[in-house]
Amino acid sequence: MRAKLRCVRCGAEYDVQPKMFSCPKCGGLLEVVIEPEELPPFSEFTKRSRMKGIWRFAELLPVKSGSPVTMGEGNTPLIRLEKLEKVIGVRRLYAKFEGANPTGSFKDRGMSLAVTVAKEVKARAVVAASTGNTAASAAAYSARAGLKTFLILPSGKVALGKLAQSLLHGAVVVELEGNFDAALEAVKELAKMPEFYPLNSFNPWRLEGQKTLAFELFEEIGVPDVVVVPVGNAGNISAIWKGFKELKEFGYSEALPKMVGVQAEGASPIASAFKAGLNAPLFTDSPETVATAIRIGKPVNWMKAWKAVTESGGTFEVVSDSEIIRAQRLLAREEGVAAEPAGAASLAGVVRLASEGYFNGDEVVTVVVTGHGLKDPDSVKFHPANKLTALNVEDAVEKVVSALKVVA
Ligand SMILES: Cc1ncc(COP(=O)(O)O)c(C=O)c1O
Ligand SMILES: N[C@@H](CCOP(=O)(O)O)C(=O)O
Repeated sequence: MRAKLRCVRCGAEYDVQPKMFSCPKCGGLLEVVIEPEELPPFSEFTKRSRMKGIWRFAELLPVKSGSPVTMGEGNTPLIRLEKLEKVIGVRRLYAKFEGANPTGSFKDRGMSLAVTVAKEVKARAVVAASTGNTAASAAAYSARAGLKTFLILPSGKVALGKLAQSLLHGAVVVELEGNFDAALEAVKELAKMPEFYPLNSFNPWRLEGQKTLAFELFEEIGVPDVVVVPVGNAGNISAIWKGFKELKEFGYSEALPKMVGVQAEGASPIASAFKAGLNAPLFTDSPETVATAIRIGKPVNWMKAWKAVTESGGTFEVVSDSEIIRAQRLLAREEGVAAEPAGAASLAGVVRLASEGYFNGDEVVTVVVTGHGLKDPDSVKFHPANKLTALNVEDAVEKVVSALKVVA
């Protein structure tokens, strides 16, 4: 591995140790510092087969693996939202649709890398706490790698599709009477044991996979003015910012985007504190939101995310559950993009920021739509449904003809 580890709190640097996840000096989280030997022109990455997934950016990744655990993750569509950009009032608005990943969320980028490391360090088993998407992704990638998978989920709070994925891939699922934050505590305990390799985002190797989203944005549209990301455990926004910083550091780009993190009102320990002018989050023991994926009260990566937003000159925004549901409907019914509620929180944030006069009208904005609508079929109940029943063929024809008169 061509890399070292650096503490984001005190700056201490360490040689790579496979299971070192926090700073021995101050307990801060670690980040991977990559030290590329030779870098190709960026066009070289573009020429490589998309079936390589995140691994087509090999020189910018800290792991050199002959046999990475991959399913062609990443390379997700960047969809222009032409109707919404007019209403919102920005020059161009794009959705980076992470729902198009192999298991339907952005987690696959990170899981490809972290499971590859787990395999290389010869872990006996992998473990993750999850609100659902990390679990689904960990279950799939670990199955592919032949690793035993243990998942700790908040009981009754995981969307149906995600639970089904985890079970389908054969993971052992522990439903915990407690929230995600409690589940993560259990994972931290298990990670101290030699048998278990953790796949949550306090593991900095996972975030190295997730930074590739920045590379793909740069490849398609250059550096956007603003990148908007839903925030839960706060790893993804940190990873994407790291990706943009590396593009600049290694001479590929000159600009950096503003990073905007969006949290749901009932689970907004970082965003509420930021907006109140504090300099640390207000952790909560009882997070609540319809966007179950980001129902997190004590985001482990808060310091990395805080730095991403402040260094980039961006901001955090808080949105209500009804704003999230409205954004889910706008994406689905105006633009054809199916997002789970948390995935639509980024658009909700943009709508809210526009109403507060944040944009000058000339920006190129990208919202990261983090998870597919199929993940959370129950969320359909929040939207008016056009559902009719028919007794036979004639009745079906008549119902459709009459319905056309109503909608026309
Ligand atoms: C669909 C979805 N969106 C957003 C997030 C937030 O990502 P992060 O935890 O990296 O902040 C998560 C997980 O937390 C998620 O599953
Ligand atoms: N939304 C996440 C929460 C866990 O975050 P992680 O980045 O630490 O894995 C999930 O899908 O479980």
